[in-house]
Amino acid sequence: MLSVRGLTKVYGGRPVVNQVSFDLQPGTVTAFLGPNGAGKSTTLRMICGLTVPTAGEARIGGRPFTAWRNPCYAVGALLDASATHPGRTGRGQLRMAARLAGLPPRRVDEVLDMVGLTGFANRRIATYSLGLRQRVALAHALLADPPLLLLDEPINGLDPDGIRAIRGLLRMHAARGGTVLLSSHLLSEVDQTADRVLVINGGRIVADGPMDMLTSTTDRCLVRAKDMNQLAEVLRWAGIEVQPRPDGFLLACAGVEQVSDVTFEAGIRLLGLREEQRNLEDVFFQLTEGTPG
Ligand SMILES: Nc1ncnc2c1ncn2[C@@H]1O[C@H](COP(=O)(O)OP(=O)(O)OP(=O)(O)O)[C@@H](O)[C@H]1O
Repeated sequence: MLSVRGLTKVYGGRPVVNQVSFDLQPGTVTAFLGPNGAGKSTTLRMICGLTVPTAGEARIGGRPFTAWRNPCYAVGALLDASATHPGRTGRGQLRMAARLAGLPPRRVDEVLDMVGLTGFANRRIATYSLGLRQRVALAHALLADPPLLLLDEPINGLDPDGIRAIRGLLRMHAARGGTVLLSSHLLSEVDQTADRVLVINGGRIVADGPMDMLTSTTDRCLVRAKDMNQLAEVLRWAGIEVQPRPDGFLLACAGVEQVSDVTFEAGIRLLGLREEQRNLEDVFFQLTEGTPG
């Protein structure tokens, strides 16, 4: 659905987005993560034709954004929630956008309901909180029911109810075969929503994979047996470092296969053996620390 190849943007001689490439498939939610200044917004703006790339290109459904006659049917973007007219009401703003897209007014009521804005729809946007403005911008992105959603920090400013609603909405979009890319600088905002994470730092993609691939390690595992003393002794004998853990497992500094082989040879019946899951926040900080943002 979205194909990004070698996307690069140089400002004042400094590449702020540097050779970024990825593909997004239908039916998926991908988190685009990186600290402030990492290059997330610039990448999203290049995909939407709002910033001209220095090099590389992005194709939506096989074509560049600018080649779509009416791009709102291909991609819905939330790039800047403040880009709404403060003097209009939420409903008025969306009605105008619907008219431009050739959509009936009833579609406006549908999207207002989807983002939980019906009760506020007749108030002027100037009176909206950041969370409500985010909802208007999201409703705008959803208006023409495009297959691809590009959302820059959509959870910013939302209350817990709003966050839960948006998570549900994005998962539902993917379940219907849609594609979602949402940026955030906080892992905790997206780890319950996304299937895959793309981590960007200093303009470069530094990690790309499913959530669980990022958190599981292949060189450490957790193991448990009936006789934990015997287990520790056998593993140490085989040159594997072990540390007891409060949950009753031993942390073994070796892969699952090696631990399985050693314990099998020693005739130990295991009660549990699995790869260690690293804390997602730690992984994110490891990937993004020390590189200029
Ligand atoms: N129009 C511009 N002119 C010059 N520099 C720019 C411009 N737009 C962005 N930058 C710089 O490019 C870098 C990446 O910015 P970008 O907004 O893409 O990062 P981001 O990951 O979205 O960060 P944030 O989470 O803070 O929004 C930053 O150092 C920023 O100052």
